[in-house]
Amino acid sequence: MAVYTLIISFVLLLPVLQLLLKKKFKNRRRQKQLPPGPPAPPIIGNLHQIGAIPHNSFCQLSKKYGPVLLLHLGRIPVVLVSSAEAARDVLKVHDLACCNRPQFVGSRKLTYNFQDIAFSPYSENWRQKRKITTLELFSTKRVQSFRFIREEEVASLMHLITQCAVSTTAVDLGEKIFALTGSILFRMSFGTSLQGSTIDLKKLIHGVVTVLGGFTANEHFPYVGWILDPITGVNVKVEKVFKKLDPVLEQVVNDHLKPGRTEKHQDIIDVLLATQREETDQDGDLQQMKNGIKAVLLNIFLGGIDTTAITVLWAMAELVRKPRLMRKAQIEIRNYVGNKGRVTEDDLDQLQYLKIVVKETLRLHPPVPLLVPRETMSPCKIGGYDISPKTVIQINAWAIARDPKYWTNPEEFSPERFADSSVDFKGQNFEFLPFGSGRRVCPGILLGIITAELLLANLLYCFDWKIPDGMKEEDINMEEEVGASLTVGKKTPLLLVPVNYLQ
Ligand code: HEM
Repeated sequence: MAVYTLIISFVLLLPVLQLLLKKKFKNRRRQKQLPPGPPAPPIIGNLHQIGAIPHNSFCQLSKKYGPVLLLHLGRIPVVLVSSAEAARDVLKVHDLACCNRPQFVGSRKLTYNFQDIAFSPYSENWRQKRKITTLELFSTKRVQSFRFIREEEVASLMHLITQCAVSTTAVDLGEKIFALTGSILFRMSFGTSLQGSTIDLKKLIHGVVTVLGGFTANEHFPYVGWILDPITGVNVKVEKVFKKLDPVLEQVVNDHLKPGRTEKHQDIIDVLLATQREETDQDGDLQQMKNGIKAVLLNIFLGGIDTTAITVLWAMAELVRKPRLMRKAQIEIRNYVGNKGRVTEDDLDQLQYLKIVVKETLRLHPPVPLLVPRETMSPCKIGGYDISPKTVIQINAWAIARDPKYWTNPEEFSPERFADSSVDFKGQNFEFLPFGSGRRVCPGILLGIITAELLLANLLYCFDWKIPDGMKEEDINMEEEVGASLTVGKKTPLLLVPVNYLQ
């Protein structure tokens, strides 16, 4: 009898229990505080709100909806972060939870199934490669070991520009600078210069960055290429680039594996082979090891060539527009270097004004204005809002570096703002993030900065620079253009006439 009473009471109470549970879950859902954002129509979401310069469109949206806002790009939820405080939440407080990368369409093949660093999800592969990169590839000692390559390549560019100065010919500075950063990284990687080679590796790499950066769908909506590409046939493009590039890289790696190779100086492939060789004994593993090396090489070209070149190009454009600042930088360099004929890396530590010129350039023109996107692996709170796993996080470093909340006269190029400031680009100051921060911070900071400083110092030491006849300083076009990869550079070429300073 007692059992029956129990069953009947349970049956009668069931709807009440159900109601209570439902209410509890509803409350919990309501308690979840999602970031605000513009309404997102079905299918396209907020795609139509992204213009040709995405960091600019995102900046406008954040002015309207706040520094943490939720967008839907297609069906992908993307949280846009545009304040130093919220960036700190992502990159420091919840660095681990936000350490994944979204897997771009097309990147699987060109990263040899995510055997790389930059596009690899947070995994054992990434941790192992990242360790090698930090301790071996871009350690202070290794970067210094490639010093002769940087100095030789910069010297040969100065020689070339000297000839233009003799014939008073205008130089397309961008073209020269990009060729130089490319040559430095190819020589560091392969051990040999590519001059005279029949392979147009630069063109091939350009093909890769176009696909990897994801800007393949529509040149007017570059940022969304990686979402629309399944429709527009990214796989065909990937196959095409891969078929051309893979045999070239395979050949270079195989050459490094040939017995009897006597390397006078260890290049990047030698270092990668040395660190991975011990773990590899069978043929299958050997191919996997080679694929891993090819994937890292592609990251190095993708991450290092454009970024460094863009920095030097913007610095020159800003200085030419402000002759007083250019003069100040030149006087510092020329006074210190004297008649030596070239600035060497030993001199750089003493050139304090040059250093803050580079810093200010990275503030006003960060080459990667929207940091490489991250993806959450677990729930976390950003700026007080609840963020679910598998949400893409996009930090607008450009908007933060121009926010009057952190910077006085933010639109003005003024290196002096860094003169008595401890703010640095190493990832501790979240209002200034040209290299990102946290576990995924750029591993190439030292190399990028030394190369940029050395090149800029020599351009300023060896030459005075004139704008072509008929132009005024204010005529120099400072518009931005989204590049082939995740970078943003100068839209129009910078043509300047060099005048030899040294006879
Ligand atoms: C001025 C020069 C450079 C700038 C402004 C720059 C900027 C950046 C930024 C913003 C990131 C994303 C960081 C994040 O997610 O928090 C990054 C990542 C990366 N950079 Fe750089 N970079 C530069 C030079 C270089 C160089 C010279 C190399 C190598 C040769 C390089 C290799 C990489 C790699 C491999 C990653 C991916 C790291 C990872 O996902 O773990 N970068 N860089």
